Amino acid sequence: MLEIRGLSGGYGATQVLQGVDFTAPPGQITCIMGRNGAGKTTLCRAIMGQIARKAGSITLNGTALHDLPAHEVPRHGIGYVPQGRRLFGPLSVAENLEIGLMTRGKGAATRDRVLDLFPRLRERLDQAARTLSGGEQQMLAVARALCLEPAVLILDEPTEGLQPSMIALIRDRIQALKSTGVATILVEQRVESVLQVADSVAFMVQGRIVETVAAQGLGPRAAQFQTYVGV
Ligand SMILES: Nc1ncnc2c1ncn2[C@@H]1O[C@H](COP(=O)(O)OP(=O)(O)OP(=O)(O)O)[C@@H](O)[C@H]1O
Repeated sequence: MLEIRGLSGGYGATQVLQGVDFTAPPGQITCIMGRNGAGKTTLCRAIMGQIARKAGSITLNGTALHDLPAHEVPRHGIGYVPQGRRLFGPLSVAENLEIGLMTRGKGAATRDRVLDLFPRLRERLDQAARTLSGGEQQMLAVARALCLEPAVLILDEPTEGLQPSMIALIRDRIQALKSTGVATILVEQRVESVLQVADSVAFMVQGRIVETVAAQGLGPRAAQFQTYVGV
């Protein structure tokens, strides 16, 4: 279980996170929704040790992550797919996956399991990442994170800018991962996607999680969407 308690921090003098309380249970998809600028990406980056922390704690199964240097966080099994699919463009698909595998000392068995989820990548192992289509690049970004065999997988708007069939595919794969016990944190703005995959939704307003709702309690016309997301 990933647990965040009273987390505050930001960029220099700009305090973005204002006492965030948040949990991501294993085997569940926890969506984070909120208006532009609410602090969703900052929260993801804070988990990854990339944001100056003023107060609060981040723990994974009781182990403190909040004092780790950023490069150590993935080694503790936290996979992160940031917005904008940052890959090593000149490197091949295989080399990008290798970077994920090496981070936690994983090998061929892990790589095979990941490629089974994304057969399209198996056909393109020698291709430079930057020459993949947008959807394929996103598959690679997710696949690389999965090469860590993560306990927690953080996906920041993974289907942004993709065509509907690719959105459906990525969504399907995210759902398939639940059975592996991974705790997925999904920043997602599309209500339709959230209603399809979420186990719970945490709504963020001005640097705080103001309400967390189990998915069964949400419908397309849920008041929270209008109030907190403006859709
Ligand atoms: N590197 C940075 N330096 C200073 N301020 C930043 C930086 N990155 C983000 N911010 C500010 O932090 C606030 C929260 O930004 P963040 O990207 O976390 O919001 P968000 O909820 O993910 O928004 P969006 O839905 O638009 O992606 C914004 O006011 C933003 O301007």
